[in-house]
Amino acid sequence: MIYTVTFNPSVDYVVRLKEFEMGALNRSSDTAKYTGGKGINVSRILNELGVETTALGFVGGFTGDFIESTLSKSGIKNDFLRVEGDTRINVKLKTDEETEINGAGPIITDDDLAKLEDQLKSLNESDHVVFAGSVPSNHKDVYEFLSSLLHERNIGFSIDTEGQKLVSTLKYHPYLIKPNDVELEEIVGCKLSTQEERINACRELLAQGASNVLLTLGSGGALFVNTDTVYHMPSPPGTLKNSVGAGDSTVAGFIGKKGSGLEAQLRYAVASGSATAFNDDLAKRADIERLVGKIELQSIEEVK
Ligand SMILES: Nc1ncnc2c1ncn2[C@@H]1O[C@H](COP(=O)(O)OP(=O)(O)OP(=O)(O)O)[C@@H](O)[C@H]1O
Ligand SMILES: O=P(O)(O)OC[C@@]1(O)O[C@H](CO)[C@@H](O)[C@@H]1O
Repeated sequence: MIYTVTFNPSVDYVVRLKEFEMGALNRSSDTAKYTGGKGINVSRILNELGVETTALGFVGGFTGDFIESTLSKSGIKNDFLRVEGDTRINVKLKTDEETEINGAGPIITDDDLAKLEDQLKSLNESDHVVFAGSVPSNHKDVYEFLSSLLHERNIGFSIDTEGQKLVSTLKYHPYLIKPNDVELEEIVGCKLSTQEERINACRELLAQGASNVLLTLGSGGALFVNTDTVYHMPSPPGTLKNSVGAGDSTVAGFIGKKGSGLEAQLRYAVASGSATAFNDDLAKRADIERLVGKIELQSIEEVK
């Protein structure tokens, strides 16, 4: 079973406006509410791909009720822990560009965290855990702690987060990490302007313990680096509608096809990410399958 852990889920409130004026009353006739949060998005795409998944994490209030009921209606198993306070609402403003306003989310107490630890301790070596998204300000080091707990029990995990929260888990050998270009530049502390620089930066993370690095590049597709090989996958043709969740979809496509061979994993990763970008919400299975055959794998000569 693939478990996703979302410390900070969200109700994503998508507002589409032709024009937006700060300081004025702007009316929108095109709004939508979706369950959100990086781990939850991974579970949603895994479910689309027919891969067994359970969403874990913390929810609270009426917004938490919305998330639990919506996922359950979609047939997505979830076992969230209830916390004080409301799950946050994240605003996704779509004008001629995409602007996001993400809330902080409710506090996770030590007792809340202990309950999640107990859930993870009940897993076994056949399970895989995906950590994804932001964590509460009072638990900045929680990913390092939980990945050590899984490592001690020989339970595989993958992680999609940023900065030191990601770097601190590398010594426990995450199966997959998926930074985007901005996140990778933040980690290595410099601008990455060429493909060689990006590949060498990914190799720094492999050297610190990551097993596979998938660097996503928005409309530029993705770069895959591990100790055996380097591939670039351009994104397939299509019209951008909503890139929110595209990275999470990429993670789901790669992990969901674990065991089907690296090429299938990479095709489904990029097809899932782009299919989501071409969709108002997360991609449906048919959208993904339509793109899989269009994903080109460009093997990059060994970078000296
Ligand atoms: N404009 C686009 N056109 C085509 N494909 C896209 C576009 N934006 C994203 N994608 C696809 O989605 C994948 C992930 O996108 P991106 O690099 O934006 O991840 P991300 O920043 O982690 O996304 P998010 O955090 O919003 O989920 C890309 O590798 C690509 O396959
Ligand atoms: O605040 P975080 O946890 O970093 O990101 C949360 C979020 O922006 O990520 C998802 C898209 O990846 C959205 O569903 C959600 O609103």
